[in-house]
Amino acid sequence: MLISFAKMQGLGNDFMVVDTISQPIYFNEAQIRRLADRHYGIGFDQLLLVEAPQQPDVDFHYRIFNADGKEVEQCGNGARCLAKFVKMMGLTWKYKLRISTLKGVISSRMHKDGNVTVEMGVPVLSPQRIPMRYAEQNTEYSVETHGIRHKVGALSLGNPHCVMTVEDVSRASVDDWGSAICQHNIFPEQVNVGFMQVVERNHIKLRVYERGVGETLACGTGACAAAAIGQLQDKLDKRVKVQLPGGRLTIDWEGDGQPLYMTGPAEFVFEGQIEL
Ligand SMILES: N[C@@H](CCC[C@H](N)C(=O)O)C(=O)O
Repeated sequence: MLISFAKMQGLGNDFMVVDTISQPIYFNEAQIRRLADRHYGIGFDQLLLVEAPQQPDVDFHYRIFNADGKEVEQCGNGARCLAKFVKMMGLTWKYKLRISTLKGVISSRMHKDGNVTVEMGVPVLSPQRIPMRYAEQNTEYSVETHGIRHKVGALSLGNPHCVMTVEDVSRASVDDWGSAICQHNIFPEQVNVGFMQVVERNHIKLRVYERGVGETLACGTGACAAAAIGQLQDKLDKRVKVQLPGGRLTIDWEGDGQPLYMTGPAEFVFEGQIEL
């Protein structure tokens, strides 16, 4: 069976995007892993499926699968690409959208310069709901790997994140520490691991080891998590420029109980058809 797709990217975090409204398709884990392969497939960090709305007040439902084939709850860079995809493919004429995912509803607004702002929801700080095996909520937790005690902040944006502050992000052991912390039994559903260097109170550098993928060029929910955790730890201001290996995002957060806003680019790369 031949399926049509678009390849898109947000700061180098890349996606296969499929309109499953006009082509109702089911992908199993093995098929997703093969399509995600950068030698034998299309190559992507996440597969995004656009579906018809499942409730009255939303425009689209969207599903997210990591390159390892597992379905996940949220994807920030993917949300910006999805907003551009549905407009480009003529599925909507709207500049403002409400989009449901596995964990809640987010909303997007497309700007004249092509950038997209996404309201990513209110971060969840309670360890039980991240989920993380810690009894008490705190701004810092201790996680041990490689005989080292790491101090991390943690929260959920629908998907779980932890963030550690490092002196020089270019020298951080993102693969080693990232994979060990990602699979640490303190995080029962694994976790995305951010390495944050604070440059100034309104500027950080960030690298993210993503659950189900490995290090990516950018992670939108990871950028939101770092900005919020940095603010909770009194290291950052309310508006933060986040420099990722693939480019820059702006994150705005008014503080605990408020939604996070992420602004950045979303680009179409090519479209094609592939045999499933
Ligand atoms: N790249 C994404 C996050 C994708 C999901 C993540 N790997 C997870 O497993 O939760 C982003 O831009 O937010």
